[in-house]
Amino acid sequence: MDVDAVGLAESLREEAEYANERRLLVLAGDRKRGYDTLESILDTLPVPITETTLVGPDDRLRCEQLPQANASELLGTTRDVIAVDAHDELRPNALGKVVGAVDGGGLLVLLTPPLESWPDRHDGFDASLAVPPFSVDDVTGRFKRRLVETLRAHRGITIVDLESGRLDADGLTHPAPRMPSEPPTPPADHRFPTATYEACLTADQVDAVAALESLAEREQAVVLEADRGRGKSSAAGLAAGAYVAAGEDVLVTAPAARNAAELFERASELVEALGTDAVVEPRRIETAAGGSIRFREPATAVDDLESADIVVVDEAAALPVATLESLLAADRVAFATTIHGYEGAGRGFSVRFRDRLAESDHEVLDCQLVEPIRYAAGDPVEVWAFRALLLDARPPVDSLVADATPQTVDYRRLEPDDLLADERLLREAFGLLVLAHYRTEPADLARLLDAPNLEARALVHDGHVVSVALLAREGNLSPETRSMMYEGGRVRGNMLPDVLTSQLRDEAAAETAGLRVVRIATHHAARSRGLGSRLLECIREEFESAVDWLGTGFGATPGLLAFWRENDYRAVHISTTRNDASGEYSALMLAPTSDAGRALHDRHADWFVRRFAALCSDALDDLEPDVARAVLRSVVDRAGPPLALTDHEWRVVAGAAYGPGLFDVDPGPFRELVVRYFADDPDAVDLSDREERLFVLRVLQSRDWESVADRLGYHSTGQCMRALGDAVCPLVDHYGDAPALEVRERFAER
Ligand SMILES: CC(=O)SCCNC(=O)CCNC(=O)[C@H](O)C(C)(C)COP(=O)(O)OP(=O)(O)OC[C@H]1O[C@@H](n2cnc3c(N)ncnc32)[C@H](O)[C@@H]1OP(=O)(O)O
Ligand SMILES: Nc1ncnc2c1ncn2[C@@H]1O[C@H](COP(=O)(O)OP(=O)(O)OP(=O)(O)O)[C@@H](O)[C@H]1O
Repeated sequence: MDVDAVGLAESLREEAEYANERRLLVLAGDRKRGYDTLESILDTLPVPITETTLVGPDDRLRCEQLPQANASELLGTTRDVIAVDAHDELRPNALGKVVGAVDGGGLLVLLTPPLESWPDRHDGFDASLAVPPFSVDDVTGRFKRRLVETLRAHRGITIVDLESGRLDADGLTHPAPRMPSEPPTPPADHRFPTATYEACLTADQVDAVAALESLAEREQAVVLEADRGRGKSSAAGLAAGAYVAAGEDVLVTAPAARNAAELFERASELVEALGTDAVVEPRRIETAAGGSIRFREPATAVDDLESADIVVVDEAAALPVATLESLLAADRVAFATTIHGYEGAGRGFSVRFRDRLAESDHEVLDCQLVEPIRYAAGDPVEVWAFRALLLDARPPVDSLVADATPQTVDYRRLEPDDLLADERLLREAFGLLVLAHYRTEPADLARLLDAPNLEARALVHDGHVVSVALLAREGNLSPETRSMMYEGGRVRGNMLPDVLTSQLRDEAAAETAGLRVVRIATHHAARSRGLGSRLLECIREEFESAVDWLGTGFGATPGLLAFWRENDYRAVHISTTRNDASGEYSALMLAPTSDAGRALHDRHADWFVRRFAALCSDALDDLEPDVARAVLRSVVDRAGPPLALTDHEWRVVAGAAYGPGLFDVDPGPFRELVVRYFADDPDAVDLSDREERLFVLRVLQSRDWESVADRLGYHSTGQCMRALGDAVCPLVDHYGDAPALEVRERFAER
């Protein structure tokens, strides 16, 4: 080989150290050659093997090894060298997670096939994009082509072509010397010992530590937000160290113990600097003053909150929203989280959890850390990663779309080739999806560009994206695939047909062809003007003759259910478990566009109405009453056949409403009546929100009188019981048949 890859890696490393930046080395070509070269490099570089990680399928080097699927383990950690073996596959999410973990002065190494042919090779990740009825041959290579172009175009990236022995780019940037920065100064007044602040590396970190002082008060939540490597975990660690030295008990949680490693390191350094008498272990610190810092996995931490004075949640973006909510039971709690979270850590925190935090009893103190610590500002590898994975994609600035209305916008197909050719369009569309959706991740960029089953559509105002939707073709599956699903087999994509077939036991469901709206978002500066509805209308016009139904599935909230209902989508199912990332139950909705689609919708709507009450007293017994009301309201027009209450059941119901009867003796007929009320024309009977919530909590979810009375603000269980009877009266008036009305008359005469 002509090029001296080892010498080059040494120069890269030297330059990286000098500038406190990272460098990226691409070893392109035969896999074995790539590993041989990498091994020689690692043998030569003055980097301890303990600080190196190989992210790839096989344990081929002496260092730590992780498969790409487990790349999350590196979130929040710091490594000198990370090598990613991309020969079998490249998962964009894994790349997003590992880039931020490489230390200033460190190297990211990519082992790839020859760059010229890489985009045309189908790898393991591409196979995951081959959603039936499509095959892997239908998957294109645009994401990798774009990735290769960015590798070639960006500074700080060396590309060695192992086949030709050629150096495609040397990656050296010859940085000018930087002025050493002044150490930050402690705030004028502070509660923590001065050493806590002396250990800080930036002014932002000082501010973050100062913010954490407020946890000495009651009912306080502090949120530290930053991009990767800005020192938020370390700030939390320094504060934890100060608290433990003062004898407080600090409970630390994170997705895994390793994610909290930096936190413990800073805490133990501070405990030592303060000369505190303490026992220090990797996941536990105990001081003679009676303080402790303990790590607990999130599931255990939730049960252990009572025993702690202060709770610190590290890498909060990577935790399910439901877990974050449970952690709010702690009075004094700090969350350290990434701003975008989109690099694969998840956006549940910012898109969903923020609202819950604001509604909680905690006073919330926010603190952002901007200045990088792990590596210098302007680090070329961060710049590259942001661009290659669109980590910093943003929707257009507000002023560009502020005047958009359904009349000013054009409907536009976002063809993958157009998106590749127009970086601004791509950034705007993708930025809108990232900002609005907690689930959008780097893999979605690859899906958008390469997946054969996906389409994107937008409304543009003056050429700027103001509303965007990601659509997936579903159904139209072969009899073999359908029976495989019916018998419990897994199928990729096809979310709606899959649930309708495998869970709801409808073998014919996947025969019809549909289009699922996977995500939809309107620019925040232009919401509630009918743009989202206009986009759905355009999509319907474009696709209605080609499919049997349009559909959607999303974390159910009353507002979103109203949005879809207004656009003629009808609920047919609600998931029986909460979504990990959003903490919500998912609603599935259909808008039929053909007779076959209508038949599919109608039978599922009828089944849904029939099973809803039983679900509510079982898997959905904790469904928020307002979501339950909105879901049933979204079934619309599927009230089903006439109510089948027996004469005696009518007497029981009317007796409880108008006479001395009791709901408790026979809740069944009340349930049927209440479900009918919700699923029927909303103008038929007029009840208050509180009465409807009472129906959900007591009649459908079978909560006991005491807790219902308490939750809905009734003075006593007696008052709550009378309120239920009163609420049932108009239902008896509207739906009751002769025996019910007889009961009513009899008591009315008294
Ligand atoms: C499959 C999925 O993608 S579901 C997730 C939908 N997307 C999101 O949640 C991302 C953030 N939200 C958004 O981008 C927008 O609010 C959208 C896409 C939901 C709606 O787009 P808009 O352009 O505002 O829609 P449009 O103006 O046609 O309809 C708005 C109506 O929908 C309802 N609505 C939509 N979202 C909400 C909400 N979060 N809370 C209350 N009502 C809501 C309301 O009835 C609202 O009317 P109002 O403002 O007069 O009360
Ligand atoms: N005060 C400090 N003293 C010593 N090292 C620090 C300090 N603050 C940060 N660092 C170092 O900088 C790097 C990034 O810090 P830290 O892990 O706290 O940042 P982060 O914002 O939590 O990063 P991530 O998003 O990757 O979790 C780590 O290597 C850490 O050791």
